[in-house]
Amino acid sequence: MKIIETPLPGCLIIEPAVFGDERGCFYETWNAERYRQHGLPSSFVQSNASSSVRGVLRGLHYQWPHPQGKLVSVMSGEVFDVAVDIRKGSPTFGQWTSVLLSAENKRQFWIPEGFAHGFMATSEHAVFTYLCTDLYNSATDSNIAWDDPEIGIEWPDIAPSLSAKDARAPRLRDVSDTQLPVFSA
Ligand SMILES: Cc1cn([C@H]2C[C@H](O)[C@@H](COP(=O)(O)OP(=O)(O)O[C@H]3O[C@@H](C)C(=O)[C@@H](O)[C@H]3O)O2)c(=O)[nH]c1=O
Repeated sequence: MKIIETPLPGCLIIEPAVFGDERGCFYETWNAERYRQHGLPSSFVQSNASSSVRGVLRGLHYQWPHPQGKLVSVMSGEVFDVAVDIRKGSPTFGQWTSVLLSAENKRQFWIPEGFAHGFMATSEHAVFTYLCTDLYNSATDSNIAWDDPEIGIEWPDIAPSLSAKDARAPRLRDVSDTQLPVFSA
């Protein structure tokens, strides 16, 4: 297993050890002890999957309170995945980082609590799976505009297809401080 740090401290790209043979391949998608050694939590409480066609953009999503850390990956196809630091007081507040996740590269992306997350499907079809450190809470589920100019994410050059909720998400600057996660060193 290889860990790749990103420009946002805490957000990690993980390359699992893949064991290939004549049948196909095998790899661990999570192992409490091994992932804990790299600073990930040793338990998750929810596992999700979504399916998207090319151009579908989900995000940017976060929960506050009841933040969710997410260990995300792709089982079929490819996505452009993004984390944004939205923790008030963080030295990297408002900054983003991205990674291409695909069934082929088998990369995982660890997005800690306090970050907003989103992705765009870049293949004809993509199946996205993720583990979460807290349960989904519709009352505190929140979003920020995917195209907030002050965040400035450089999305793939594909016309985005958004949910109605994501299409009317506020800019980060218009979200009150009480509705944002707080940075703790
Ligand atoms: C996320 C979620 C949604 N739902 C329901 C609510 C709604 O009726 C339907 C679709 O919800 P959404 O439109 O929010 O689904 P989606 O846009 O896929 O939301 C996801 O986006 C990515 C970027 C994330 O980071 C995730 O944490 C999550 O927010 O599924 C659950 O029951 N449990 C959940 O955990």
